[in-house]
Amino acid sequence: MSASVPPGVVCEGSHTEKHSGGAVDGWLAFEKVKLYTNAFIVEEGRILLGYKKRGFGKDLYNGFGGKVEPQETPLEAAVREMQEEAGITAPLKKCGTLFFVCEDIDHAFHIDIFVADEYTGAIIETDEMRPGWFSTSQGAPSSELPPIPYSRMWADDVFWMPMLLAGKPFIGRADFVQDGTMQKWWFAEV
Ligand SMILES: Nc1[nH]c(=O)nc2c1ncn2[C@H]1C[C@H](O)[C@@H](COP(=O)(O)OP(=O)(O)OP(=O)(O)O)O1
Repeated sequence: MSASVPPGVVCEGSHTEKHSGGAVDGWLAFEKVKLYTNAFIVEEGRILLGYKKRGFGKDLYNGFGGKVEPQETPLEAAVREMQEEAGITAPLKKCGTLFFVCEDIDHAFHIDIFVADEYTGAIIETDEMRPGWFSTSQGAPSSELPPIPYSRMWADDVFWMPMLLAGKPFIGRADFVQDGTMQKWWFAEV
């Protein structure tokens, strides 16, 4: 169904709402929007995440990404950030678009999410990220890898990561207050 989507979220086709909630009625206002990327390797029942050692989202696990520079496409930025932060090159494909507003940050985040099922090069730890593999089959006792550490990730990730893992394109928005609490969210399959 194509009912209305939250402000800042762009959806050209139809969508099916999957998750929404929050303690407040309205969405936070925003003026400027900056473009970011976030990229994941998913292969053979495992996903590559990075422990963020510094900057925005420090001490959380996430994909590899950052700002899109003025001369770049989001795909070019995603490939560059994956090389800079994990040392690898991957044939990334876009799988989702997210929009985040944080009360204490002067711009909203438009984040294109990318995924690849292969990569070349050797995964390395960098100044910004400590990469590690996690099992994508939650609760599978046979896996030697730890499960995806949702309690140590951004609070929105648990809503859209299952769509990424299932190969379903997604959109969504989440608003965060100053202490980092997610106060309102909405996610859909497209
Ligand atoms: N709520 C959220 N959930 C999530 O999963 N990822 C988020 C998020 N809010 C931001 N991100 C991601 C997007 C991006 O990959 C990363 C922010 O990028 P960076 O910390 O690298 O930004 P910088 O301003 O340092 O950019 P660069 O200097 O270009 O690396 O955090």
